Amino acid sequence: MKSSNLYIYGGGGHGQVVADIARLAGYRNICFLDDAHGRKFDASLPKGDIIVAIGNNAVRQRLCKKVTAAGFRLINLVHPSAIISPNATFGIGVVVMPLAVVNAGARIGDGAIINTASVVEHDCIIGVCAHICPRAALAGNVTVGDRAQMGIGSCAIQGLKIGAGSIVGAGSVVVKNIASDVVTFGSPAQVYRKLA
Ligand SMILES: CC(=O)SCCNC(=O)CCNC(=O)[C@H](O)C(C)(C)COP(=O)(O)OP(=O)(O)OC[C@H]1O[C@@H](n2cnc3c(N)ncnc32)[C@H](O)[C@@H]1OP(=O)(O)O
Repeated sequence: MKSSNLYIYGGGGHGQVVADIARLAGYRNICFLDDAHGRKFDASLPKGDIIVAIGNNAVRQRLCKKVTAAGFRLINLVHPSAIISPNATFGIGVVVMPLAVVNAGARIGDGAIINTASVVEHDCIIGVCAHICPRAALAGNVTVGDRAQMGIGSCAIQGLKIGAGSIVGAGSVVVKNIASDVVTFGSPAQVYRKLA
């Protein structure tokens, strides 16, 4: 039977939005964990369902590994208004926000955030702990690397690859492949600076 208890690791704005979805999914007792404020994560806490709700992609990836290694059960949360193809596949620790669309053949990596009203078209591959921000739109067959971020309102045409760890700025239009670990923005998106 599904538990009604959930830990949410991260008590900021993103965590609050995640909590709304968790309540809709039937979680009645939500315990926020936050290493900076309030109750800290501790491997000796009673084991149970958990979701990591930290916006920073690299930090979220690290914490997903930590909680799994400590024996907690990462879950997925999908808002009931999201439209998900039965032929999409999901890792674990994924959050899908209201009004998002994930179409057939899409593959969503562990810890990814598919944020509000974003569109992940057919056969896209979303990497581990990547973040598709609100209203970002990916045409078919786009690959978004691990920990990469498609900024709010950005889009990418079909078949492109966004490198691991890269950030696509708000409102950008990606028409060519993007290397790993760069910040890029504009229409067409151009590399602005390197991150690594
Ligand atoms: C629910 C949620 O909140 S989810 C989170 C959603 N948030 C996002 O999507 C944020 C995406 N982030 C951005 O767009 C950021 O601006 C970044 C990452 C592209 C750039 O950040 P930084 O590297 O810190 O650049 P910085 O802010 O210093 O700006 C550098 C220059 O680029 C310009 N610039 C920054 N972002 C953009 C953009 N998206 N489009 C066009 N120009 C931009 C700035 O105006 C500035 O220009 P100037 O030098 O002429 O003044």
